Amino acid sequence: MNFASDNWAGAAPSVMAALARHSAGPAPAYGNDAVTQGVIQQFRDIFETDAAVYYTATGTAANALALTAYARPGGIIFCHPEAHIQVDECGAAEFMTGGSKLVSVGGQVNGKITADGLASALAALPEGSAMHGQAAAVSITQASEHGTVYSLEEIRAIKAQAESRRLPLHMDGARFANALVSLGVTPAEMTWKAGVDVLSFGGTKNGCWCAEAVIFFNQEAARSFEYLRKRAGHEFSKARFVSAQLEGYFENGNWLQTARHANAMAAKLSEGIVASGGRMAWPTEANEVFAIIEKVQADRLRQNGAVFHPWPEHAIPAELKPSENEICVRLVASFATESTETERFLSLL
Ligand SMILES: Cc1ncc(COP(=O)(O)O)c(C=O)c1O
Ligand SMILES: C[C@@H](O)[C@H](N)C(=O)O
Repeated sequence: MNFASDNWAGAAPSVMAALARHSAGPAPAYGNDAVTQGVIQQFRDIFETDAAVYYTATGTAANALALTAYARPGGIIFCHPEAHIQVDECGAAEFMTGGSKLVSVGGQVNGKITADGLASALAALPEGSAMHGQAAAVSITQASEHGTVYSLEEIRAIKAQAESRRLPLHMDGARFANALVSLGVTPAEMTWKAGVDVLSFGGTKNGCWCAEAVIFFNQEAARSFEYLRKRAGHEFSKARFVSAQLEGYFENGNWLQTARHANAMAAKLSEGIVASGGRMAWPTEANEVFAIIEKVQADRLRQNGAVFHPWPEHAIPAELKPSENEICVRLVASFATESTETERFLSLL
């Protein structure tokens, strides 16, 4: 019963088979191999546009480098107060952009920023004032850090506010596939057709061993990216092995099946917890469950081998705060989560 994080999951069989398939013999380095050329074209087919695609080793690097491509002196990046780039990346975006400031947008709803909240944050920043810095980008996370998913309308409304200050919209897609299958839309509809300018595409948490990419939907913005990525040490000499993973990931729609399975396991957990008297801190819309249960239940689960983490109190809005005998726990399902694990977890509540 391991629900610590999808970062704990292994690699999907299709990914490992593809790695084995491409492991022998020489191949041109630094992305000039046939497998990489094929996968880059697959990305363009999947996103229905001539996107610029660049691998990075981690999601943190993808986020920080994507935002660096749009960096401005005194730049300000607007994001959710609990955004991964704000809370969990050790200042990577601030560092890589050369000192941009991450400003949290208020007025969150269901763990997501809103267009109105962004409008207020933008209105609070005078234009043309060197003293106050200048707006540089807006970043949203899809699926969000709270297991919720931005609708296409919400993305479009946020982009419209960003557009009012001529800002690019970055999407942290560490769990992109989970959000995609949750909405039942196409990759193009959930990104550039809704106004997203640059995407951190995550494959690692959904069955790849280590496969992340920055995808620009505007080639002009990608003009210097290969230099930024090289300088940051994120150009793989053996890119064919990142590509092999992604070939296996995309093959026969594997990536969508693994995401659907993870989401289904999370939904099963969420429904079972509510049926047993628990409640959700945020709606379960992807593969993460944020449940408020009794502390004695959490203790019993851990004593029986369940692995999961509490969600920090400071990250829980006042109206959702657990009572003194309750705890908010984060349960993350992955492609590898067995249905029997969820059934055992629920039986111990
Ligand atoms: C929402 C989100 N974005 C980005 C990342 C960063 O990924 P990495 O840990 O590979 O740097 C994570 C990590 O799990 C994440 O949960
Ligand atoms: C830091 C922690 O949130 C990690 N990104 C995870 O999702 O497990």
